[in-house]
Amino acid sequence: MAVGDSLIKQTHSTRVKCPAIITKTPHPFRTLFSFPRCQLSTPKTPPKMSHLTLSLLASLTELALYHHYLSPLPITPSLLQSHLLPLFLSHYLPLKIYTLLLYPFYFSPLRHLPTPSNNLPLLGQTLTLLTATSPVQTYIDYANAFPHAPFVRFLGLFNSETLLVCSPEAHKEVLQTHCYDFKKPDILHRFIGDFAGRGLLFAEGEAHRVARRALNPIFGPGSIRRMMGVFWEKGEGLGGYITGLLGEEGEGVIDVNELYVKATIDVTGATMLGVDLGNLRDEATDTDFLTSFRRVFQQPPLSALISFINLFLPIRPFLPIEANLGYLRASHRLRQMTLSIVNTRIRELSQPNHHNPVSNGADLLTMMLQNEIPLTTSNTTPTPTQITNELLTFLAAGHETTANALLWATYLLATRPQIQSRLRTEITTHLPFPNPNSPNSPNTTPPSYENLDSHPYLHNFTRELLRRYCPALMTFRQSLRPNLTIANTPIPKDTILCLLPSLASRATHIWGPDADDFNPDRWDNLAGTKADTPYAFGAFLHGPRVCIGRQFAIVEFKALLVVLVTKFEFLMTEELERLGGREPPTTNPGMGYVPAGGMRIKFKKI
Ligand code: HEM
Repeated sequence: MAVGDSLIKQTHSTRVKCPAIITKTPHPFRTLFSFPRCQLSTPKTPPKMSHLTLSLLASLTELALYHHYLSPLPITPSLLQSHLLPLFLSHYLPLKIYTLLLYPFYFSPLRHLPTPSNNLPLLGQTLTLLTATSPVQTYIDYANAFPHAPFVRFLGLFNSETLLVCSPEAHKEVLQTHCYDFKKPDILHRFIGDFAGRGLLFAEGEAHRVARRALNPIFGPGSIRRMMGVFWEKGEGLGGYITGLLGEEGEGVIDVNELYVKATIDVTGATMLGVDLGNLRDEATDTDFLTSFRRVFQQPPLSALISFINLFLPIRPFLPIEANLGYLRASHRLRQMTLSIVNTRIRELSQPNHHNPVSNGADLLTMMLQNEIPLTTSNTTPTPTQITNELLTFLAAGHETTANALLWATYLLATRPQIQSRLRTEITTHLPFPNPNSPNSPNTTPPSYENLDSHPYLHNFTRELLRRYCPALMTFRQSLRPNLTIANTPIPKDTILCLLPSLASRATHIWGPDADDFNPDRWDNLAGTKADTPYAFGAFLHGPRVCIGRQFAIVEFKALLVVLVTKFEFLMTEELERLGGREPPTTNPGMGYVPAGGMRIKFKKI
């Protein structure tokens, strides 16, 4: 069985034929991306023109008619104040009152859907969402409060309406059956589009189908098999780096947040770009990928505020202050660095006998260039800019999510010694040890792709981690069609839907009252339960837009975890002991499911 196959079977029911191979799918990112949880969708129905424009046009027309047919008006600046302003307000204010205060409560066709009631005037659920213990908790509470509802409607800033997709059936219809009846809304573009590239993640309709078909093979098992060497090498690099940090004592406390981001950026550099980024040797420079990604993913407060306002009002391009410029510079640097690597590789590949010692040619960039995959409907060879866009998405989507998964994995192992020793026993008993110099090593061949997938407890641990601590927070869709019905619910055109990969995975009516417990063994006992459906597990979502990098992420995660578990023992720090088994608080608002004050774990060399 291929790595992650059974996990993938849990997530996908369809298989799509690709030119070269058959891949498992017909696909944030850690908001994938993650997203500020105060819902920002604007109430789109009924008026299509903005209220401002509509009111201004109506006022100007009325003034012109008055001037022409009734009594000529003096065209002076004072006309603005004496006539235009009062007229404008007489149109604009009622429209606003209707949209903000009346429409969501008395006219919206969605008003009969289950809706949390503790709304604040004009803020709806914004404060509840922003003050929750984690960025996803309020949504999980909604879903648990209305266990049979396909959708829960909630009001956000300015009483904007958003539908939270809840039931497995509704997930299936939105993500699979009606996938292309939705698009990614503009706010998602404005939120991550600057640094995440305008590639596959934002392609729509036919353009998405074409790009997806072209890119599927390079994320398939064949490519990942070729990357195994890099995964193990980087795992060893991570092990060596930690050993260096622990020094002669062989034990010490490490903040794993930054550590794992460094490791996964290095893996990303090698497997996606075919370059050695050197973070695990502390050789990266100030203008590197790590610094730039940190600037856009972990924004200082003022910059985060600008990002937030930018969702409603595109102010980013016009604000000449450092908090904004720093973000723009980082986004620009990411693009320039990636584009420069693309251009260099194009030149290198035109040389006869070119050999890349970092990836041996098994990196996504080289594969895209060598296969000349057509990313657009025009069926032409992609330009360096198009390839850069795709790579930026892979880079942004690929490293934080996996780093985050490793962080929670280490936390779980430190706080659950029995799970830790069971996992270590399975790995060291059955897997050829990846380090040829290790005294524990029964042979010197690193585990293969198949080998890595043949360990049930490792596999259950991985699935349970992605279920309970899903690194991707949420994503959005906007309905494109009038008369669309999903799970027997009419969905008006332009409705904003919010999808949480962790929602179904953590619902108590699906997984039982212990849904929030971390229990890898539950995966052996799913038969006949409500969780025995692919749509009960959503870490990578589903359908034609399911995460294209899921198999890559699972293999990378497992390989790095195997190396860590075989080299180190993880122990609780006093800080974790003081929590008495309670989970550390997570950042909210934030860009992912991450502990608010970092995550310190005691490492002990084995
Ligand atoms: C544990 C790690 C990961 C998780 C939890 C995850 C989760 C997700 C989710 C939920 C989506 C759906 C977004 C949406 O439809 O709006 C998605 C899309 C995507 N992911 Fe991942 N992802 C992970 C790793 C990766 C990696 C390693 C890559 C690339 C190497 C990647 C590349 C992408 C791309 C390109 C898309 C857009 C696909 C499309 O629209 O067709 N992801 N991911």
